[in-house]
Amino acid sequence: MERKPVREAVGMILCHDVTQIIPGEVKGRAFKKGHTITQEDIPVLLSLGKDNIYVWENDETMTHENDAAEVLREIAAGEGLEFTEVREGKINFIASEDGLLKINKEMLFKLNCYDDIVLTTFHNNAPVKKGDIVAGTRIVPLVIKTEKLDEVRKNINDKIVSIKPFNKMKVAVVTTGSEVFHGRIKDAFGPVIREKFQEYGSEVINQVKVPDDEEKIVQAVNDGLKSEADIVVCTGGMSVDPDDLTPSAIRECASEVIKYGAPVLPGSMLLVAYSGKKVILGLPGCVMYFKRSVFDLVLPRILAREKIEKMDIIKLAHGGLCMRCDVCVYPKCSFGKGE
Ligand SMILES: Nc1nc2c(c(=O)[nH]1)N[C@H]1C(S)=C(S)[C@@H](COP(=O)(O)OP(=O)(O)OC[C@H]3O[C@@H](n4cnc5c(N)ncnc54)[C@H](O)[C@@H]3O)O[C@H]1N2
Ligand code: MOO
Repeated sequence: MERKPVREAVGMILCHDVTQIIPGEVKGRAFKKGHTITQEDIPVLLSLGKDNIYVWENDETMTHENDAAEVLREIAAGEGLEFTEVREGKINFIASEDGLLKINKEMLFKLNCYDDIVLTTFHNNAPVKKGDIVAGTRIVPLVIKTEKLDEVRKNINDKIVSIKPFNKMKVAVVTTGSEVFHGRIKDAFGPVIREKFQEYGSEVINQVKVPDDEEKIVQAVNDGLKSEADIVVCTGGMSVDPDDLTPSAIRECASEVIKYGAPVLPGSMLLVAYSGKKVILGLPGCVMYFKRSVFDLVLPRILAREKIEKMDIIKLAHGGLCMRCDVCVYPKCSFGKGE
């Protein structure tokens, strides 16, 4: 910071607000901290009684907060984003499409290790909608050493924030349960699944009902796998009753069972498996009953074509407890965000 005669300050950056007071009429900010002084500003500043001001010299060695924010945007922003105009040194990252938010946490923390630099984000793996704010970046002081920004550019060599778009997938549903098959009760699970997939632009193309008979469940799952469906979803019979045959039927059809059981409530009896690239899900009854459950945590990742691994499910343990809020605002809450 340097004290300068106003007449010599063109092109330099004001380090403090300049207040204008006209008694009985105006009291307000005439110039804002961070403003780059122009030729036209000189008479105005002089009329406000400012013969000298504190400035940063706008030279190559220092970068102004607005320019620094642009540099940080370039360093951190990957696919699927648009940006607000830089304002008061800050840029917000906005989702340019519906998709899965990906945050490279290692790089995020590395970037924030630099004093004076801030990049803050919404959670990794959150489903986001076009137009959502997903991150914000700025430097803390008004200016930063240019060589520091150059060093950041060199050391942060992976994008930090990006969005993977949701794919439109086709879904086959296998509804198990003799009570539903024989019409003793009306199917309430199918409509819930239909709606959840619709929320992400995917579509249930087929639903079959089968009784609690393992061979029939296996047949129905295999039919689903042979169809054009990308995902086969099984409901009913996921827990421990003698009639709960769905997990063993899925095992028989799958080339790989990722995990049966998830550290999430509601949703602990989830099963995730694959047959080649096709996904097989066994959904516990709570998915039908509760507004949000483990299904809402794995579905966005599946629709973004991420392969779910065992550790992905295990990591849900931290933050996998739904707080059953009076008004559900998922995904803008802690559920599934602890990883
Ligand atoms: N001893 C244990 N019991 C239970 C456990 C456990 O760990 N140990 N887990 C509980 C949890 S958590 C859940 S969730 C449920 C899982 O239940 P299932 O997925 O096996 O569901 P069902 O037993 O087949 O059905 C439960 C209930 O829902 C009705 N249902 C099922 N499908 C439909 C449908 N398509 N439409 C309408 N209603 C349906 C069914 O008739 C039952 O009333 O297990 C706990 N138990
Ligand atoms: O799968 Mo139950 O899954 O936690 O209510």
